[in-house]
Amino acid sequence: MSIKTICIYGAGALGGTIAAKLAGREDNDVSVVARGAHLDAIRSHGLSLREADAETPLKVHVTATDDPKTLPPQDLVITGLKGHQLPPAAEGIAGLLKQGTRVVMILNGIPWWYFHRDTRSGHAELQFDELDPGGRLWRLIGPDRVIGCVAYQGAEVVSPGEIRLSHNGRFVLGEPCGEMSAYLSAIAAVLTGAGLSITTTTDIRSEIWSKLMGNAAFNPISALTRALMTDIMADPALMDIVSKVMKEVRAVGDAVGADFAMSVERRLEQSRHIGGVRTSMLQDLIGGKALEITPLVGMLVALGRLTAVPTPVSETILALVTQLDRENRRGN
Ligand SMILES: NC(=O)C1=CN([C@@H]2O[C@H](COP(=O)(O)OP(=O)(O)OC[C@H]3O[C@@H](n4cnc5c(N)ncnc54)[C@H](OP(=O)(O)O)[C@@H]3O)[C@@H](O)[C@H]2O)C=CC1
Ligand SMILES: CC(C)(CO)C(=O)C(=O)O
Repeated sequence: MSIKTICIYGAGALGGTIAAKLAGREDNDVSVVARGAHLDAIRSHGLSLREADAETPLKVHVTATDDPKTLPPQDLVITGLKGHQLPPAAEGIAGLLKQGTRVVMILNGIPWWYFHRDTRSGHAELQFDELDPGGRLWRLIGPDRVIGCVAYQGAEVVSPGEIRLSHNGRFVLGEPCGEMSAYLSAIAAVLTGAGLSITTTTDIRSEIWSKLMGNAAFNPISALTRALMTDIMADPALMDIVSKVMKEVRAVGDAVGADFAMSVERRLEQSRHIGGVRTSMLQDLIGGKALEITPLVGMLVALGRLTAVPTPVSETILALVTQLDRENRRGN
């Protein structure tokens, strides 16, 4: 199958990274859906990506709009939106689809499509209103179009139009049904061809849980304390909380059939390689934006209740970070 037209919907830290890399290759016809000052900057000066080890940034010019209706149907759509930004964008994304268009969704935490074609949890096709209010994503995009994407990559929009990578990481892609489909291979080939580090998996749900061990702990703790990853890791009391949350993630993940390739100790070790990163939740806190709480913490607690697995530490964190989010959005 041929993938030429690619739209990145939400060209922020990770979406913008992928857009810049793809646009660096002539074969790809890349457009982005962005908004606000970031969109204005991309239109006037292009999109700039500074990689961790690069002296000079990669600079690209792409078609950029805040109105997806101005774009034609695409061969591939990649979303770089936060979990709570997806439902309001459902209609815009749906307008970019034609027969065979797949939608790669870069997301931390439990995604709206999680139980689609799941054979291990005993909850196949379960939908969560808190992730997909009124089932809009399910209805307008449809879980069959989704390719799951887990990102091991720290990135930040440091000023409008400018993205910085904190380390050169990788992206893991997988079909919800677990097949190594021709679509999956073709998409991985296009992204790899653009210089991104891509792996594919037959078990994207387990990859989601392994990543969540880090995000359910580090992201809310970083927002509550305003600490960088390295500062959290240097504090034994905070690391005690991190390790308790990681154990809760493992217990809930086990209860829905996830297969954890690494222990809590190894996952902690892996997190150390990220360095002095501001987590995406801390970036949103500082920017006065809504925090991505439900997929990372709320769903852990909700799935703990569904499977009768206690999550007392995550429940406490959920209450604290939810109040922080309210105050932050009020400007306090
Ligand atoms: N950043 C990171 O280091 C990592 C992030 N992740 C995960 O990846 C996903 C994407 O995160 P990240 O790249 O940080 O997100 P960002 O917040 O950096 O980017 C999202 C972008 O989409 C824009 N946007 C939101 N809604 C719309 C809309 N309707 N139309 C046009 N633009 C829109 C936002 O604009 P605005 O700013 O105005 O809201 C923002 O520019 C999240 O699930 C995150 O947890 C995973 C690993 C690392
Ligand atoms: C902590 C980090 C960078 C790990 O990749 C992340 O996933 C996030 O900031 O949301």
